[in-house]
Amino acid sequence: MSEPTPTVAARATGVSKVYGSGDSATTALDAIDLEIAAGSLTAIMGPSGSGKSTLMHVFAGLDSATRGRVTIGETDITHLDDTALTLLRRRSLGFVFQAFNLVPTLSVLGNVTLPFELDGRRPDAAELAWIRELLGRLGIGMLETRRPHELSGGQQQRVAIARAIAMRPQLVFADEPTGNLDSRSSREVLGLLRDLTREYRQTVVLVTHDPVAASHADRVVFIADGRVARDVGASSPKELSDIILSLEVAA
Ligand SMILES: Nc1ncnc2c1ncn2[C@@H]1O[C@H](COP(=O)(O)OP(=O)(O)OP(=O)(O)O)[C@@H](O)[C@H]1O
Repeated sequence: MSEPTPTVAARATGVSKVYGSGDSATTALDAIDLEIAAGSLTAIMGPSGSGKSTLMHVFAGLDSATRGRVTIGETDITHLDDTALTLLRRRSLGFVFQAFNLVPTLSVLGNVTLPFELDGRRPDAAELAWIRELLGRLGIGMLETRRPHELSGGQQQRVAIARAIAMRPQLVFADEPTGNLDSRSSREVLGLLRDLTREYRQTVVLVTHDPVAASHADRVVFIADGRVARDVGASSPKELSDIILSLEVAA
């Protein structure tokens, strides 16, 4: 069987973001063109202040572009109003953060089904079956009734990943998801994220400073001064560190 043609999960076209105005204006993004292929794990790297968070926020509709266009799947989000953006974020995007952000009073299952609650409904039988499959796949199936404080850091981050993917969003943003984990848990969590993109054709954008984390990605996009400075395929931590060094030297 031939591979399905990759489609685009998100696209930025000529996206600029300027904070402030006049003498205090900061150009955080400068005419960025970027396509994220569906079913891929893409890492975004770059020096501090290069525009990574701004890019993620603009892609997620949390911040608006000053110029240019952003599409998520088929939807141009550039001119959506706040209500439509909130709905799009809830149904089409997932987020995983360094700090896990789990609700301490809810069980694992309660945390993972929270996106449905926020959407004003309960998961149906098929959705619950998928969630249980996902928990099993992430190796936390037997922890369903535990509270977050009864879990290790790596287990908590798996719950956060399950929650981000529970509604099968078009795109998941993971912002330094392994920042609070030891190297073994980091490796496992990143390996699982990559497996999820392969097995379920989930699209993940990983923002990270860590070349080891980024080495799990299919593609690594380097941002420097608000522009795409390099765009490479899967690479080793050493190759990625060398690129970071060369960008820092050029800066
Ligand atoms: N709300 C804001 N108001 C003004 N300037 C901002 C704002 N947010 C970000 N900036 C500026 O925009 C630029 C890009 O910032 P951004 O946070 O996107 O960088 P980053 O690559 O995510 O950095 P880090 O790796 O340190 O998190 C920086 O110069 C920053 O100072």
